[in-house]
Amino acid sequence: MDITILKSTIDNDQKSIAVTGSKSESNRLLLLKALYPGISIENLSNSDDSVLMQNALESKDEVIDIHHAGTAMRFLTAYFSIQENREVILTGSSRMKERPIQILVDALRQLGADINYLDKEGFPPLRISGKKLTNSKVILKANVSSQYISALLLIASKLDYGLELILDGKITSVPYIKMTLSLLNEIGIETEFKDNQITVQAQTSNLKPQTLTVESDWSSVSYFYSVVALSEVGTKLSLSSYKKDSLQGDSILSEVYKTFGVETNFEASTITLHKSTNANQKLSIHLDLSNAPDIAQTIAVTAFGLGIACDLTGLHTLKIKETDRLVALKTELEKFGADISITDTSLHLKSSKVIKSNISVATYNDHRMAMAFAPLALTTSIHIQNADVVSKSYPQFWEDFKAIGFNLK
Ligand SMILES: O=C(O)C1=C[C@@H](OP(=O)(O)O)[C@@H](O)[C@H](O)C1
Ligand SMILES: C=C(OP(=O)(O)O)C(=O)O
Repeated sequence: MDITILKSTIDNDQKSIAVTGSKSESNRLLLLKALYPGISIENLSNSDDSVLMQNALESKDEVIDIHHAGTAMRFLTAYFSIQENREVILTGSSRMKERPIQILVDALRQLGADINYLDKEGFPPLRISGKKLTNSKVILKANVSSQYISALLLIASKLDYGLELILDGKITSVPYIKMTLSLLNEIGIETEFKDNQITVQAQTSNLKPQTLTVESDWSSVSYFYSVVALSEVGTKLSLSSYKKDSLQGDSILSEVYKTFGVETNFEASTITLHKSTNANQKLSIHLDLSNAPDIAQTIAVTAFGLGIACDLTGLHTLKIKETDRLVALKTELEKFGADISITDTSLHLKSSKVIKSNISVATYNDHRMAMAFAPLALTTSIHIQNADVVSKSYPQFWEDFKAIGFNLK
């Protein structure tokens, strides 16, 4: 399904959007619930990735296909490694077969896991023969993806002696690791994270029955920050359900978007985004996004839409996500007339006044490409190819987008 968004302005009467639960928190809690059935989850994400995660955990099949869901691939590799007497083939989309997993597989093998590559060494699909893992100490590279670390932490309390992780190199996407540890603590598992070492205590008894409520997804809200930033001064949008004290690293949006003239007001569980001032086009933005890689596309497009120069660094994980997001951003922004250059770890956008019209944006099976470019319809009509990719994280995105006043065809 392709979508054309006619040049739009968003309604003046303040709209409210209820975003569903964070897919990152949901996928962690789903795994923990499979290990500790006393857990109940509220405000679970309705994203494809969380539905795939839930189905995979409930499936009795031998072959499990998790499509494009990176966290599900990594977390389930760890999960099935400790399912004794069960053999599973874990596979995914053709892109998933290009997303590296060797660091995690090697770490699990250090613990004693039996995992084999069925195709290319270092990449899915995997044959996992579940067994009791007897070791408790692992050293792994920490600068490629935090998902490998979270995967190990999520199963750690089920190991006889718990887990001691030594993280080698600069740790990337740190808030996601802290999110995993916070959720473990919340359900009653003891952990410690000091310097480059993480320990998780074994949990020998059952945990008490408990209900955890997932905060709504901050990465999803980034597209609305962009909408407000590209709108007239005075524009307001309300979104729920959010916390000031979030586990999600992408909550730095409330700080980052101040530079684009957007203020965030927290009241109970609702945030209201308010375009309070016009961003100064002479401004240039410099951000290290190694702790919040998923909002890089949104920020680059907002800066382009406002004609603001932008240097984004810490983007070393972007090349191995749903697509090579650095190349995808450069290719698509150039169609609009952007002057942009990239390296393997950074993006540099020059300030420009011109935004070309009637561009067709390719989305490369990447939900965030579709959603990050959509707000540009505040400046010109645009066409989004394969717009249904949004369902990976935000199935009702286009309905919500229409509800705030965008004119979709
Ligand atoms: O643990 C998680 O839930 C995630 C970690 C991040 O991945 P990397 O650690 O690979 O950057 C992030 O990009 C992804 O969308 C979700
Ligand atoms: C990178 C992402 O997801 P994953 O790695 O879980 O596929 C994302 O949602 O932006």
